[in-house]
Amino acid sequence: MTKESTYTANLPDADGVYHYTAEEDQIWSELYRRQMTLLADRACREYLDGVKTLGLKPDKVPQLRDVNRRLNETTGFGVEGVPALIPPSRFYELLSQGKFPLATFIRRREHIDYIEEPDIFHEVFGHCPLLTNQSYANFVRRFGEKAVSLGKGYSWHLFRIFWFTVEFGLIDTPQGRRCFGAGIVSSPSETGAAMEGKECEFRPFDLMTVLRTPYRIDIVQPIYYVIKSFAQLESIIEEDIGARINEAKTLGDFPPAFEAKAS
Ligand SMILES: C[C@H](O)[C@H](O)[C@H]1CNc2nc(N)[nH]c(=O)c2N1
Ligand SMILES: N[C@@H](Cc1ccccc1)C(=O)O
Ligand SMILES: [Fe+2]
Repeated sequence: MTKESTYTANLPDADGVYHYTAEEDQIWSELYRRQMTLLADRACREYLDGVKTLGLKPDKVPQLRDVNRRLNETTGFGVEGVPALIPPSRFYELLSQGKFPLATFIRRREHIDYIEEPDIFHEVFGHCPLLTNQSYANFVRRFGEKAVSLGKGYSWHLFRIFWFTVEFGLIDTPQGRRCFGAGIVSSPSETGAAMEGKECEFRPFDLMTVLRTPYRIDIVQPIYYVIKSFAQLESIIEEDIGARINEAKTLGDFPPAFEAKAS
């Protein structure tokens, strides 16, 4: 959890079962129903197909082992329970092993529309449906491998690629612009903001532009990047990312599109 976080880790019992209260199941259920309605014509087809493939249910917070089994059966991906945000090196190591880190606590009602750190609704409802898609799963794993091989000095720039695609990406489809980023689909506020597009900017995905764009994790995004296809996502990995990051460092960051965080 972040320094200011008011959440505590939810650890499994001796049998590997995670426990949630009735109020916590209720939070899951309300969010699940609301988002499925909102996303029906706003999320991309691959995401919506993934919800079905995963077999997510509205009634209660899913168990990590069930999610793990379904992912294993479809793309061979797995999930690993973590308390909250983890160090970048561990995060990338897990991805490179084809394991997606899942924070296992769930948000309280006061944060139902938007929470400043990943909780299990974000992790499972946001990320896991697309991890049943082979090309997306390949991208995530190969991104992890790339990050592990490049090492620490590249970590923050690398995460910008992840941030503006896996977390907050949009995609142009024949039916119009749809969202696929986990941070958009897991937050009712962010879905509204990104799909209405009133106080934000949309830019076509361009690797160098993305590498030079600072972001904040704790606000509704002022800038979203739009990809043309999941094939474009996979093609990023073919580039010499280390060299492109060096170039981005030389060119420097764009001025932030947000106020600096008060400290
Ligand atoms: C830059 C860094 O890799 C990034 O912020 C990581 C850090 N740790 C994380 N830990 C979890 N659980 N989830 C995340 O998305 C991240 N993001
Ligand atoms: N804001 C997201 C959670 C999130 C936090 C930080 C990074 C990414 C996602 C939500 O409300 O669902
Ligand atoms: Fe995430």
